[in-house]
Amino acid sequence: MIVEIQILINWFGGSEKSRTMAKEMTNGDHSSSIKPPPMPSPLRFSKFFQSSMRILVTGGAGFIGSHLVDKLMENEKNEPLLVEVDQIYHLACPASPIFYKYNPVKTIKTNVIGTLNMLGLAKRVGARILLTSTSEVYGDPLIHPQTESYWGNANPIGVRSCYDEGKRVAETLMFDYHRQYGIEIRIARIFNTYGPRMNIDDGRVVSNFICKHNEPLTVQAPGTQTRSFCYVSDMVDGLIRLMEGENTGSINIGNPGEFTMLELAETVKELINPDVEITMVENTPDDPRQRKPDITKAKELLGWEPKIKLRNGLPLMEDDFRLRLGVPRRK
Ligand SMILES: NC(=O)c1ccc[n+]([C@@H]2O[C@H](COP(=O)([O-])OP(=O)(O)OC[C@H]3O[C@@H](n4cnc5c(N)ncnc54)[C@H](O)[C@@H]3O)[C@@H](O)[C@H]2O)c1
Ligand SMILES: O=C(O)[C@H]1O[C@H](OP(=O)(O)OP(=O)(O)OC[C@H]2O[C@@H](n3ccc(=O)[nH]c3=O)[C@H](O)[C@@H]2O)[C@H](O)[C@@H](O)[C@@H]1O
Repeated sequence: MIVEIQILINWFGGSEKSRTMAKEMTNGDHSSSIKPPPMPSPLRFSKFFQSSMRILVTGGAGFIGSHLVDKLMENEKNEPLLVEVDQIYHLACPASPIFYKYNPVKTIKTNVIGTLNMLGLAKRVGARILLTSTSEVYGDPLIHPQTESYWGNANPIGVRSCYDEGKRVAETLMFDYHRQYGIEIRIARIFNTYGPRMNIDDGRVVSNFICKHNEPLTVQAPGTQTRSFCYVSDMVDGLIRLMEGENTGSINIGNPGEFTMLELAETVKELINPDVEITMVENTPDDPRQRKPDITKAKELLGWEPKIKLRNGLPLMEDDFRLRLGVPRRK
């Protein structure tokens, strides 16, 4: 939408040529102001564009616009979004457990249909595509730390399945398109990542603990379950190395520093608010009991390892949350 609006603004707000034209028209000199139509982009003459029309509809998600788009799309076999790209980072997916469980059908549709759509696009334009998969493909893992060769222990019919099985299918689709059509794929298995710009109400554990300045930190029972937290700049570095490198993955990208949720709460208390209470609350079904990436492959194949320790990353996230919540740092 934003792109569409900007195109419209440029269209009317104007190039030098359109300003000249507008000036000529206000002078009333209509006959001399008629110019030949502008040359279309050279892409217009490519084989692909000759067989399909590019149409911009603003307000296409609205009432009349949506019907208009349906009609215009009736005879189209291509993706509704015609983009020409060389690389696709496919991140779109509800990621926080409270949100992905809230609308599980949407979550699995996003993982399956969304990934198919992006693979279709990659196939049409010959782009390389990177999927952000997850450590949740290992389910409640029975080996520790998790290596990429481990096939996992996921419940196929549980409340988390829309996400973990969804990502497993997304990985399958990636490899099938790779084998069948030669699409260049990259798959990152991301482990718990935190940092500035997480939604304040995201619901995942680190943001929950940091945003609760005066309320107790709610550790879900038993509190001995573990996670390994990766700072976002390390994660982004790993994703770009994977995209630019020669290995398809699937590959673990995460920080092997492992903490129980009680240890995380104690660390947040120590670094952010020594007066805060820690309380134990009920957990949700199928919560993985342990999680720690083996990153041998990432080190060897990508030359990557995380740099930022949890104790150094938490204050950076705290700064961002304080700014957004308008809560000053404690004296
Ligand atoms: N942050 C982590 O710890 C973590 C760990 C493992 C995997 N991942 C994966 O990384 C990706 C990004 O995670 P994040 O933490 O930035 O999550 P996020 O929730 O902050 O961002 C997800 C984005 O996807 C968009 N989205 C969701 N469904 C969509 C749909 N159907 N169509 C278009 N867009 C849609 C959302 O609007 C949002 O902008 C996700 O694929 C997630 O599964 C994240
Ligand atoms: O890294 C991953 O692969 C996955 O991690 C997360 O899954 P999860 O680790 O369960 O995320 P959280 O909701 O942050 O929970 C982590 C742990 O903290 C606990 N928790 C959560 C929230 C809270 O307020 N208190 C609390 O103790 C949970 O019980 C759980 O054991 C998300 O599902 C995904 O973003 C991601 O794919």
